[in-house]
Amino acid sequence: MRDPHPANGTSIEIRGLTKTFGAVRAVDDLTFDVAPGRVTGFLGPNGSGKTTTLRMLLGLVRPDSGVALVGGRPYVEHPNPGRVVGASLEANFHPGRTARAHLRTLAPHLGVGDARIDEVIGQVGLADAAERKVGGFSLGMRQRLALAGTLLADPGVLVLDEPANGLDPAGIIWLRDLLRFLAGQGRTVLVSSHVLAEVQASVDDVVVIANGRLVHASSLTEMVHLSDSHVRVSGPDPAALGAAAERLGWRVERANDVLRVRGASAAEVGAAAFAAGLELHELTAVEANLEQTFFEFVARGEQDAGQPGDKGNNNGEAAA
Ligand SMILES: Nc1ncnc2c1ncn2[C@@H]1O[C@H](COP(=O)(O)OP(=O)(O)OP(=O)(O)O)[C@@H](O)[C@H]1O
Repeated sequence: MRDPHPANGTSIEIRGLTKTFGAVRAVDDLTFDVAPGRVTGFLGPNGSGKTTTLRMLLGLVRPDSGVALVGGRPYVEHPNPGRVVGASLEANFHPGRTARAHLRTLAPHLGVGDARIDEVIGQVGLADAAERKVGGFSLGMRQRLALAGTLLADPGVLVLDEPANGLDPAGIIWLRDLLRFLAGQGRTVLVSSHVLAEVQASVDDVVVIANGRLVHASSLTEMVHLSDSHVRVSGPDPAALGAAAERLGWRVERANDVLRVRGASAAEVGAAAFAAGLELHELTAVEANLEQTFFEFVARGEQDAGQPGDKGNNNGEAAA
């Protein structure tokens, strides 16, 4: 059995976080939790506010309102925050330094010695490149080195900005295994990405934002469930439609006026509605496609952003 990490139980709480740059509302009343012992994917298209959120979490940008807490307090209020949270956001590499020399520049702030540096270099698969200059590193190697920096102080919380970016397929599998191992020790792992497919195999939970707003938060399993093959059906009397479908033994979920029916084909649902004398406005067979569900969440969030006073909610589907 793995030893749990001593910081086991450190969660991240984002509450009403808001940040405006001039006319751009980069982050808009954002609230979500990141649980320990799990890998959470923080997802959204380019410019949706992921980095700004993470920068506020790390005390690098001051929010206009709201709070970001790590283990119940703001990052900067921890006595040595770098030992609590390992973050890849600010990884700056001097091209003339070797990988080992880069980590040596970080070590004194974190109170770690050479043995730990060698350990993390090995852990990220850079042992053979430890004495090579970072200027000659590929993007994937830089990602590994940034990750080594986040692991140096053995923190209980990891905040990784697009860690899969630049990794080849084998690197992505390696990253998945490492993130799962770290979360399995009880650590809190938050990973941002604009490509769901890149992190899909690594994450337990998903937080999706668009235009700075939360559009969906759930376990990946729940999101997959929302993406199952089903029939989307709507009409002026959704309650009667739902009742008719349930009478036939089909599983029905209702989100406002739209029903998702599982266990029947579109033709069967249409026939049942016809037999019950119910008018239909939509009857669509939806194939399972997680990426498509992600795009739908994002598109809905971007649409909502145009409507003043209409805040995002924590479940894109419930807002359908
Ligand atoms: N310092 C800044 N000054 C002005 N605008 C900013 C600043 N930082 C971010 N923005 C704007 O805020 C919005 C959100 O940017 P942010 O970098 O947080 O998004 P992101 O989701 O991380 O994007 P990406 O996936 O491209 O990294 C964008 O419109 C961006 O141009």
